[in-house]
Amino acid sequence: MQIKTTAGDEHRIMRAREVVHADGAVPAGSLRDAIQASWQRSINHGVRMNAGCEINGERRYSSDDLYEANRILVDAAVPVLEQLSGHLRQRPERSLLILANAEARVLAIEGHSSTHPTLRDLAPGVCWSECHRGTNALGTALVEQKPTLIGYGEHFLDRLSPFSCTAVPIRKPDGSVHGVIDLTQMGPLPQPEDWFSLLNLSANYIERRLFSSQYADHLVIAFHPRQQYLDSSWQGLLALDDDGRILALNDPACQLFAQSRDHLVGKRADRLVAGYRDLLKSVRLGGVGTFATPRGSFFYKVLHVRPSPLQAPVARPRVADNSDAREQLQALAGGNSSYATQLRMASRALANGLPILLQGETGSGKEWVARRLHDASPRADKPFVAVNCAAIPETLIESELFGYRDGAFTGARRGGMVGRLQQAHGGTLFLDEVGDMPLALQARLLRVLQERRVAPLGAGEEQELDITLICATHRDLKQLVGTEQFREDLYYRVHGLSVMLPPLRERHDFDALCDTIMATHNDAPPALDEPLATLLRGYHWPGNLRQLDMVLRTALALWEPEDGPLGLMHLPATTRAELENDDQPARGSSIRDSERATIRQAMAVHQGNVSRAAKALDISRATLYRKLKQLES
Ligand SMILES: Nc1ncnc2c1ncn2[C@@H]1O[C@H](COP(=O)(O)OP(=O)(O)OP(=O)(O)O)[C@@H](O)[C@H]1O
Repeated sequence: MQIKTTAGDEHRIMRAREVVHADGAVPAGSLRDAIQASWQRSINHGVRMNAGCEINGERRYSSDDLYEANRILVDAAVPVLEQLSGHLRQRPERSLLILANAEARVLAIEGHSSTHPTLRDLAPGVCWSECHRGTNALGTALVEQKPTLIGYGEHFLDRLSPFSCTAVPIRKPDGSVHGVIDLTQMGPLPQPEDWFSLLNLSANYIERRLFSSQYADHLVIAFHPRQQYLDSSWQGLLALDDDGRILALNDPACQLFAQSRDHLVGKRADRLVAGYRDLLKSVRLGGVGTFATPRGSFFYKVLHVRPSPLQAPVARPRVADNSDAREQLQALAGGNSSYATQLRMASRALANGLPILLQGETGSGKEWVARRLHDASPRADKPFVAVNCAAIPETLIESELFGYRDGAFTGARRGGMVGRLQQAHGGTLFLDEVGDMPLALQARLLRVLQERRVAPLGAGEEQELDITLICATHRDLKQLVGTEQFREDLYYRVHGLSVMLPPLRERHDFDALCDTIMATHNDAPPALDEPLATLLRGYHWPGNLRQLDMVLRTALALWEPEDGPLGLMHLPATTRAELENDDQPARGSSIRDSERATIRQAMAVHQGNVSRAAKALDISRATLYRKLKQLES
């Protein structure tokens, strides 16, 4: 898409405008194709290029009627626009954010006031479709059904030519267009690509809110191949009925399954998702899980559960006995005594209200540990609320954390939202990737942690907040303090006691971990055969437990009970190639360990054939036999 206009383009557009004025026809080749087509439609609709701001003859709506007719869209979109507009106010450009419904009728306007004389008709209730106001991003995006930029000079009406606009459609869960958001600014847009991304992100976030509210009474699952993208606008969303049939899915879900919405809606999930029944069991357990499909494996998270006596309970199950939970916590250390001590101390500290900081590489199990710390704590039957500070757009994280009150924003917003902090009241708040929290919000969080009170946006009175806090990060927080990206005072507030999670390559309980992971995915998991076990042990696992979990989960999905043990044949070709062509130092960092891993890997690749493995390693068979003997001892 060409979205920047140059001085030459501006000259061509001006010429085209003169021709339309003179001849009533759009000259060929002077405008971008999309603009040329839109100007032609404007002419066909009888729009005059020199029309003013009059809205004679158009139906006017009272604000109550407008709100009632568009309540779902307004409720989902206005808080998001308000956040975005707060962000835009800090920028030098004066811009307007507009929400319109699928008829292009304006519902809400945020941002710098629209008192410009040529924008008098930009008001709630007025229709900005192409047939009323010619080419404009809001109206044209609805015709084109896709994100649209109308650059400087490209509006059809003369009076709008000093403005630039971008607009992005908002889709309903069934894929049809529900409305549109538009950003309008005087003069050319300096970085149109940035505006597009920002609007796309916001439209996506609104779509998620629409999806959640429409299917609040159904099982709704978010999924993505990468766990850190759960909660982001790239996550797929699936709503399922009691029979496991797909009721609705969002655009990212169609892309992730690489199938059209028409093809997927009404289809049974067990045709798509290997082990859908297991997945339902995990629903009971709550939290993040994985499922395998012909398109690969995905992480998923349950957003809603259908409230029915036949269905799984909504919340994480009560921990029957806290001593069991404490044992489970200790079992995470897998015989590593220093790690076991750290976990024991963290558990005691948390019980006494001290904040815990979990540090470790990505995928090393920080959230997993946080949940088990909570389960082993006196607050086990209270909520555990996880917030990934890196996954929520910066402009939205404040309302997500602190919530907002009815009428906190201008516009027709009704209702309000309970923030994650309040949702965690009485229980544990887990702030994942705390090092990614914006500085302004760090100050606000610090105040809340000091005063143990929270006031939702727009609410005068504060509410008491009783939480224990667990934070996690894969970044060096101390270093972030040094570079002033993380507040020192907050660092000490979140860092009551820290636990360093070992990376998978340094763990000595690798085999036991494989067994635990397989048991979470299969009631009667198979054993690993030796070539597969050897290959897995030899790999360096940059994605840690998450990566191991995905590999085992995928292999289990391809395994049938009559196959016997789980083996190399159950690995997809790409996974096997990645594991076999590992040129990094293997698990265990000593030279001896790397040599051991290299030998194991070669034996696995050549399926135990010593001659071929020796050839590949460029050593004699006798040497390899000797080394294998040492390995066994
Ligand atoms: N002790 C464990 N036993 C079995 N599986 C585990 C264990 N710890 C972690 N996992 C698996 O690894 C995945 C990643 O764990 P988790 O999300 O806790 O990692 P993380 O360190 O928080 O990752 P990130 O830094 O990316 O947020 C989990 O979803 C789970 O499938």
